[in-house]
Amino acid sequence: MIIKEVTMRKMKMSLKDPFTTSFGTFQDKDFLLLEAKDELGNTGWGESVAFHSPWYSEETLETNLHMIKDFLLPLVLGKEIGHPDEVNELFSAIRRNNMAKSTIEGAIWDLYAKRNKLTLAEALGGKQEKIEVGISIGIDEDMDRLVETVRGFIEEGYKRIKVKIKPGFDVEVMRELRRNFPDVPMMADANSAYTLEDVDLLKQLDEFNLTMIEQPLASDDIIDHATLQKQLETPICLDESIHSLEDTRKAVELGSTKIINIKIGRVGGLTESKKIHDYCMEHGIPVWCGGMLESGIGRAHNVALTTLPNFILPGDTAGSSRYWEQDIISPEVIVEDGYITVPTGYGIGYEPDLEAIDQFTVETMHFKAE
Ligand SMILES: O=C(O)CCC(=O)c1ccccc1C(=O)O
Ligand SMILES: [Mg+2]
Repeated sequence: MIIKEVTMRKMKMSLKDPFTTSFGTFQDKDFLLLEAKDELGNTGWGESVAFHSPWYSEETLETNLHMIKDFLLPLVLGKEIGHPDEVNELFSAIRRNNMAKSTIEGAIWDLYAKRNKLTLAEALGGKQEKIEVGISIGIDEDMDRLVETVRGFIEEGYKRIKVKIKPGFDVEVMRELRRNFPDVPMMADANSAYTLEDVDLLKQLDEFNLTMIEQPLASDDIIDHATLQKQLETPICLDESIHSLEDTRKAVELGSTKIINIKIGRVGGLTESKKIHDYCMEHGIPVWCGGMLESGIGRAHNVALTTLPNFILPGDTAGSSRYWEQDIISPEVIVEDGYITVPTGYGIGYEPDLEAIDQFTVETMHFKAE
């Protein structure tokens, strides 16, 4: 296939409710959408999961725009591409900027699947027809309200509850949630809010039988996490620290992590996600699919990836209605009884809703092969 044209849109959507992590609060969601068209007129869609501000990682919407426009698109426009696995190789001279790379790569995977009359899940080799999902719940200092929020999502059927924690909002919060919900699979995500000085505090979390604790220590660390894991019973799951298969291998060899959260954007795309998945499967490390408060386009990619066999823990891929009054795909992603039924249409399997997309578009840019 030859990528002839690319349309990029700067989008602005608004979350139903603010979402608070240890590093900040999200209300508006600014992001990039990318549509790629081949020489036969097939199209594929990708979403940049970079946020407006560099809190989660160093990438932002604007750095992604710059990288895509000035460095990455020139490497793919007009090139003959046999398989989406080749996209990573075309990008190999560009360091990092994984979310920017993944935006293009994701669109090319969708396009490739459509062109070959496959679902994206089939193109990736995924077999699961239904995927199990959990939900990630932001920090809410009003404990009674938090308990009711959690109760509501358990009643909706979500298979596992993840709660954000930070210093001062941790042990007592988990104790209270455990007291209310003794049997629900539960976990905590610290988004790098602690250091090894907090070992004694983190050890207190062992009492609550959590499925895992996600990224307790620094976002660039795999050494201290190994030290911490030796002192914790609760498995550590790395999120921010993992950008590649190589990072995964090193963290697993060091004993820094027992579970991996795979985010397609963070690791530079679906090809790298699949490599990490395969490595973890061989090494007995369960994986699950993380979320970046995606619109339906990015969410659809997450759903497809999650059909691979080693996604044995519920992901953060909640239904569209958890985030948006109106999503930008049709149908929206629906969660029933804690499961998403994987769509059977070609490519991502959900139709981009062009009217809704227009409604949330702030700026449109066009690029063509010479
Ligand atoms: O529902 C989602 O999309 C996942 C929400 C979430 O936990 C999150 C949201 C924003 C930034 C980082 C994270 C995270 O997984 O660490
Ligand atoms: Mg996380």
